[in-house]
Amino acid sequence: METKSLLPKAVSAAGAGSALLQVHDLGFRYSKLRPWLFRGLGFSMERGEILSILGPNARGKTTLLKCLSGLLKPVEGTLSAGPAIGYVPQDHGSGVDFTVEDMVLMGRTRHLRAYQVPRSEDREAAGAAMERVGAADWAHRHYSELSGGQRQLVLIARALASGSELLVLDEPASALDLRNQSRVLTVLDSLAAEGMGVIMTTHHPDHALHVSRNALLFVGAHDTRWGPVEDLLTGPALSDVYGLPICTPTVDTVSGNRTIAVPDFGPSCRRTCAVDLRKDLP
Ligand SMILES: Nc1ncnc2c1ncn2[C@@H]1O[C@H](COP(=O)(O)OP(=O)(O)OP(=O)(O)O)[C@@H](O)[C@H]1O
Repeated sequence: METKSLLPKAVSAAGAGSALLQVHDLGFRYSKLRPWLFRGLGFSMERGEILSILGPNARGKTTLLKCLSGLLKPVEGTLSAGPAIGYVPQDHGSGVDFTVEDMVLMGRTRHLRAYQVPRSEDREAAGAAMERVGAADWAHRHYSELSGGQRQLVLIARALASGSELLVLDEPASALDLRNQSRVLTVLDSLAAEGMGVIMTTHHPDHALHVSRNALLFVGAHDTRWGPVEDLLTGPALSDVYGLPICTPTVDTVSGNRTIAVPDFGPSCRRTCAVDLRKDLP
């Protein structure tokens, strides 16, 4: 399938390797009475990069994405003057009754004047975005009738249609089956190859190991680590962060050798593993 670039020409031309976002000493808490969710947080990312953010529930990952997207104001620290950002929230329901095409067209809002009717180029961009995530067949269905996974793909298409240079996604694969996880990771990978920046939160270390060069790991409010996935997402580090044994063997797959993260859920797990992973445990 031919994939059409959804990026402005200037972004495609800039290509990979130039700084897209720089974050210094960022700190956030919801009020003076609440604990800091993160403090002293710093990282930078380049065009063409997919940064994965990992950490246990309620550590502040979504809050960080909202700070990066301008939905929340950081209490401390600085963000470099950022590019146009397409924010893809976690889908929390289907309270809206627009068609899928209308939902995706909303991504074009920043290209339109107030009350301006979408132009043919907006419909084209929306169509290309739906095509890219496999949502084109549902264009005329109501968003509220879709499954959770389908809605997640539509929200990604809406951000793609906006033509933003930086896509910020909150757990983009959380409601997706394995094939659609692969589809989304492949789409994100191809967008990065075109020079776009991608930041995503994930509870799948495998996804981060698969598509990211760098990750940001929330360990505690005063301990966020940023670095190459192979240094950061090791068995001992993941075991420590999530509080259960996790090993990270390298396995032979049809597309080459891959490092994967295998959690040990404990003695209640009935199936035995065909591969003895115990030697990899920390
Ligand atoms: N508007 C708000 N006001 C006060 N506290 C909030 C608000 N939104 C979130 N929180 C709290 O901030 C903490 C971090 O929430 P956040 O959603 O950023 O975590 P997360 O790491 O994304 O979690 P998960 O992995 O479960 O999605 C949680 O304790 C949450 O209850």
